[in-house]
Amino acid sequence: MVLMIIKLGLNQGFQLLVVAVGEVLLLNSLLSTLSTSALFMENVKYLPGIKLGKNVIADPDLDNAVKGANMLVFVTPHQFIDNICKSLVGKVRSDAEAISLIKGMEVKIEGPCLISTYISEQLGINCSVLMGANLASEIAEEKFSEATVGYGNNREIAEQWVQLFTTPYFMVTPVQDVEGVELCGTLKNVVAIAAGFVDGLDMGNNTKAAIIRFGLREMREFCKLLFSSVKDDSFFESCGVADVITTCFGGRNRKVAEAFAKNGGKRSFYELEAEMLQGQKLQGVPTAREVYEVLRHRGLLELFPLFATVHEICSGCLPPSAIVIYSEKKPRLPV
Ligand SMILES: NC(=O)c1ccc[n+]([C@@H]2O[C@H](COP(=O)([O-])OP(=O)(O)OC[C@H]3O[C@@H](n4cnc5c(N)ncnc54)[C@H](O)[C@@H]3O)[C@@H](O)[C@H]2O)c1
Ligand SMILES: O=P(O)(O)OC[C@H](O)CO
Repeated sequence: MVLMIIKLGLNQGFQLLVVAVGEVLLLNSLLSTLSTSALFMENVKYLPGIKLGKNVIADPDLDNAVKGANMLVFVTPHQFIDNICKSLVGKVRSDAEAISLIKGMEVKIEGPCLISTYISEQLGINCSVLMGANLASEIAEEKFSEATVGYGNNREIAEQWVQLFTTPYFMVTPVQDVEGVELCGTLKNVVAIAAGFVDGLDMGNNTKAAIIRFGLREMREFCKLLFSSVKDDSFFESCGVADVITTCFGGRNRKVAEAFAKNGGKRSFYELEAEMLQGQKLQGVPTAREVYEVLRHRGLLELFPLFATVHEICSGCLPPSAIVIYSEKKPRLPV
């Protein structure tokens, strides 16, 4: 999924949902994965056999897809949001509401920027977030899942998003903490990479549980470092501990990091991603680099040994086995 534009009039209900892609060059390759010949739309590449529903329309023309839309859902690997937003400037309704499902962040010279903030600033519209323990394949099979909507000041808008996304098998909870919810979704991908290293080195469940705990602790500290407003309770929502668990056991970041460690770091993430994910993108590796940049810039790398080590392993400066050695060599965060 790249970008969903939901055209929804107040009280009209869930009438028309358009899936569009962000870059002309990619249109053919991406849309070729969506079979329109079937009675209902199907993503034959990533979700074969799953009917997307009669109200899903694939539109290769992004400008046309956003025209008149009052609710915009952004779901793309965060590497591409820059170009997508730039192409949408001046084309969306000024009263449109956006929501981002994107787990990642932008790091600029002036500092880190949440994707929801970026969308909001580029397009001049409000942007909420939806994050959670949401492996796409399981949701597609209608297995029970939860998610968290992070919103700013407008509870009414949050309730609209909750209503829009909720199904009998998908339970959505609103939380007034955009930054906390979004950063949880972003940072859990770094923890997933660490969990994959542990799996690839057959270090066992206790080690993996320890890595998850260290990871959650660093997630909380990093969130509070960037935004003092982040609420502790957000870490107990689906966007927090639940997403860390699901991604450390069933996600793509874990899977590719496991292969990286099994190969002793000799095959690059880039190569493994291309081979294993069929065009899908890993968020954990770029996010680890972005987090590292933020910490380095602020002179705080020593306080975040897990995050720092993940990036140093991904970039080839340390071997995968360093994922557990780091804790003996470097000072730990306060518990
Ligand atoms: N897949 C999941 O289970 C899941 C669950 C929750 C949240 N997310 C988050 O949602 C976001 C999107 O994840 P996804 O799994 O849908 O993405 P994905 O990795 O499946 O990639 C989606 C598509 O983006 C395409 N793409 C490549 N280059 C592009 C470009 N230049 N411009 C636009 N698109 C391009 C890829 O070809 C791919 O088809 C990520 O931030 C992810 O963390 C994913
Ligand atoms: O497959 P991953 O590792 O990108 O994780 C997917 C989702 O973010 C899990 O909630």
